Amino acid sequence: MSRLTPHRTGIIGGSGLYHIDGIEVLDTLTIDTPYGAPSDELVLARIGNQEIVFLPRHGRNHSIPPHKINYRANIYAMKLAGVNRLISISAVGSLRKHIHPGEFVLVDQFVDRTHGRESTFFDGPIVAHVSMADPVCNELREELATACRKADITTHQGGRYLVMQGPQFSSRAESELYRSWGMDVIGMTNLPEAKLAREAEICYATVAMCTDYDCWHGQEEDVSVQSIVEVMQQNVTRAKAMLHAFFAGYQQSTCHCGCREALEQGIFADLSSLDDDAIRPVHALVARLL
Ligand SMILES: CSC[C@H]1O[C@H](OP(=O)(O)O)[C@H](O)[C@@H]1O
Ligand SMILES: Nc1ncnc2[nH]cnc12
Repeated sequence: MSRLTPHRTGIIGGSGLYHIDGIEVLDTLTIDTPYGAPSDELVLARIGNQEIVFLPRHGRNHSIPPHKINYRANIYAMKLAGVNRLISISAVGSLRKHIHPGEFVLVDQFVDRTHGRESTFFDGPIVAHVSMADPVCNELREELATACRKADITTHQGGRYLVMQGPQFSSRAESELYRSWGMDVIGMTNLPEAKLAREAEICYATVAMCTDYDCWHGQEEDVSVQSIVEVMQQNVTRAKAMLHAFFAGYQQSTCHCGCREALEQGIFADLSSLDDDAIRPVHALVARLL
């Protein structure tokens, strides 16, 4: 594998998406990172004429809960595998009547209600403060919107994703509170993932697949794993069709979004004054700035 050839699209599969059918597997990559091991082997594969890197975020047997995922290792491994765009596929609950189970939301904002998760690569002595004003890459999101249209999936453009800690679902009071905050969907995984992708200068966009109405609705069943699984199977079939549509006729991305230069305005250190020990844990992220 040619590592650090930054042109690949990464796909992080969420609940229900542990492999993608109809792809040509080229290699499986066991990657170690300064942050430990990612959730599973990375699968290097070809879809159409594009190389992709796939990783199931909870592991292929769904054995890692959201609060135990090593998000830093996952994103760093993607960086080492030459990924410069990352598609996150995620199951979410709907906090809005008009977002029905079975529909997709191309979210554009997140609110973080997680705690105790390692959420930065820059733990010192290299300090960085990257912008998260627009956490999702708009260009990637628009391309995903086109793919959803081609795959004939009912999709909402834009939406606010509340990232809760889990693994328990919300109380009714929390669910109502998040609705009063203007949030549209709820899940447990996309932060710190999106923050780390930004620090790694990887374009990031989420395809949120709605499975349930959480517990605020009144007329609809409260969320449970059983109710999620029923809808999730169909959502995953749609997601696979969307991914194939995305890569059919894919042009190499020349994103002008700014995601890939995020550190230029974010690093609060003179890299030339730092020694190898300081650089080592973030070497793959800052190499282009040295
Ligand atoms: C198994 S349902 C709850 C679980 O599903 C979502 O995960 P992902 O974003 O990886 O699809 C949600 O965030 C919870 O982790
Ligand atoms: N209601 C919900 N809350 C949190 N994560 C979810 N994933 C799918 N549905 C969810």
